[in-house]
Amino acid sequence: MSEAYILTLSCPDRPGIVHAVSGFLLERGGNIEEAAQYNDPDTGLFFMRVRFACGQLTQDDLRTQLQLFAQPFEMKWKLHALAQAMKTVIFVSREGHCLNDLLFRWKSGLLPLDIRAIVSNHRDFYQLAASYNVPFHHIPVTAATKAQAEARQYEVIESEGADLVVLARYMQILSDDLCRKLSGRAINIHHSFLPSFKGAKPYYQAHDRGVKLIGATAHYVTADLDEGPIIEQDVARVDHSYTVEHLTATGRDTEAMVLARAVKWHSEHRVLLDGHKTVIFK
Ligand SMILES: Nc1nc2c(c(=O)[nH]1)N[C@@H](CN(C=O)c1ccc(C(=O)N[C@@H](CCC(=O)O)C(=O)O)cc1)CN2
Repeated sequence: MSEAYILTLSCPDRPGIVHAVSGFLLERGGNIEEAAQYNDPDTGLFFMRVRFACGQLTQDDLRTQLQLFAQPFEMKWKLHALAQAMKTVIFVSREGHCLNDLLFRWKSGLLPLDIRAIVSNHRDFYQLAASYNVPFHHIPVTAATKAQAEARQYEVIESEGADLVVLARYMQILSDDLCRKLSGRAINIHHSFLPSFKGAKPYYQAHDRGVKLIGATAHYVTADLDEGPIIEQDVARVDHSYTVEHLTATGRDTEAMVLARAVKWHSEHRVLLDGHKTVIFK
């Protein structure tokens, strides 16, 4: 019985990589169904994403043989079984539009996620969680209790075996330690078109600046606030008559749309890290 896989890799560019990868898969009865590659001229790195079916080898045997194959190319690679939905924990504070949108898309079968829990420093959305039969963990956070709170948060993430953490308008800054633990697997939605208006209250900053476009940015979470690799962005047109409240209301749809796209692409293993940037095979 064939199993479908996604293989992603990056390595120093050289001629023959695509040939070598397709040959490796062919020799093991692999049938390539989708392939994309990119060569970054700035970093000299080559990126590839291959979807293939294979029935001759178990996933463990594939991994063992990939390990040997990848070494001479200095490849960083990942192999994912397509059937495996991505175990996810969502963090939220008091703005629930992105959480609500992700839950509905998930329940509608539009996101290949397995949402295991919702974590919040407020109680606002425990009923929303219950309506989707998702466990809700209220973990208050104060400056004095941040370390203990993060320990509880990480316990939830680990006990659920989460591969992805989504900060769906979660308004607490994660510690450097937690950022390290979640490196490359925590996505935040920032409610501005980064790098403009980093930090708290970006719509106040935008209103004060008199912008004609507002935006939203989904990015990986790093210790440097709102500086993580950008995954997706979008904008909405506004004008001089917009109050901060009007900017905020207009921005909600853009934030939800941008986050959903980023989460979908990440959960389909389409996003590869290229230093402080991303390569996305849509
Ligand atoms: N380590 C990181 N943590 C978080 C990031 C990040 O990129 N790296 N993104 C933020 C979300 N965010 C904007 O999108 C944001 C949230 C909160 C604040 C902030 O300053 N909040 C409080 C301070 C809270 C605290 O000290 O924990 C404040 O208003 O003073 C700024 C930006 C999520 N976390």
